[in-house]
Amino acid sequence: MSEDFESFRCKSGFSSPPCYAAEIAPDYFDPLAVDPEQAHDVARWRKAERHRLRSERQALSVADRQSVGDALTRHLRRFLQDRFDGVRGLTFSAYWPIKGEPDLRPLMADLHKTGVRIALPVVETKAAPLVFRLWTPEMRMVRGDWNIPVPPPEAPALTPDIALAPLVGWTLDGYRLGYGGGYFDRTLAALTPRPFAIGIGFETAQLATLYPQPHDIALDVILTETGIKAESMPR
Ligand SMILES: Nc1nc2c(c(=O)[nH]1)N(C=O)[C@@H](CNc1ccc(C(=O)N[C@@H](CCC(=O)O)C(=O)O)cc1)CN2
Ligand SMILES: Nc1ncnc2c1ncn2[C@@H]1O[C@H](COP(=O)(O)OP(=O)(O)OP(=O)(O)O)[C@@H](O)[C@H]1O
Repeated sequence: MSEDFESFRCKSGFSSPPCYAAEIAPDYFDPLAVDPEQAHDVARWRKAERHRLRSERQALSVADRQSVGDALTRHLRRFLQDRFDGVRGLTFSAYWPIKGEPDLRPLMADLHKTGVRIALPVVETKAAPLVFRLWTPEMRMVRGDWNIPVPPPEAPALTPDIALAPLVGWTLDGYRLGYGGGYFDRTLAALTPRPFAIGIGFETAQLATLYPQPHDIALDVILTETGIKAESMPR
């Protein structure tokens, strides 16, 4: 626990900060209010889980990672065919794999061939929503934030209809653990209409809960190498 929280606790005698709204309206209950001590504990726990899950993923053999990527590609292809008519006429945001994420680039290239507009996420401003830029197979990529290859700045910015979200961890209620920047949640919160968000992860990265916080937005569906794991009601 941080010193700030500890000293606060000693002074007030309570583990949560005072909420003065109740003095104005005694029945007042703010569903989005966060207990800072709890938020701090959740953030610390998530950091440890990120570390554990990323080490497990890096320890997989190249062949195992490849077969997970191939199985995920099959499930995703079928899902897009069934639910989005193969993504005809839509803008589809994918990702350039880093740090042992499943490699779906062959699917990106196939969708591009069938006329789907493919976009990739770019961190252009820290702690702000992601920007999505058009990707084509022949394009010269540049190094973006975290050294992630991204389309060059002159590539047109697009708003995706469907967005893939690579998962470090995931839960059956559709929540995502990412790399800890909060980029994906900020992006989903900022876009209207919100893109259909598909989480892509390893089966073994399932967590019982992520202790959802007010900023967390559940994904519409989660796919792993064994198939569809979490699907919300169709929107
Ligand atoms: N392949 C891929 N591309 C992607 C994503 C992804 O998850 N996978 N992202 C999906 O959103 C965005 C990049 N996400 C990022 C998330 C965190 C940090 C970062 O600097 N993390 C800090 C810790 C932050 C903290 O704990 O406050 C670090 O590791 O030092 C960078 C990029 C866009 N592109
Ligand atoms: N919509 C938002 N507005 C402002 N801050 C946000 C928002 N969403 C997330 N954050 C901030 O980002 C921090 C990290 O969030 P979280 O633990 O959910 O990251 P993550 O989903 O693992 O990261 P990423 O999406 O970059 O891979 C949170 O502590 C929160 O303060």
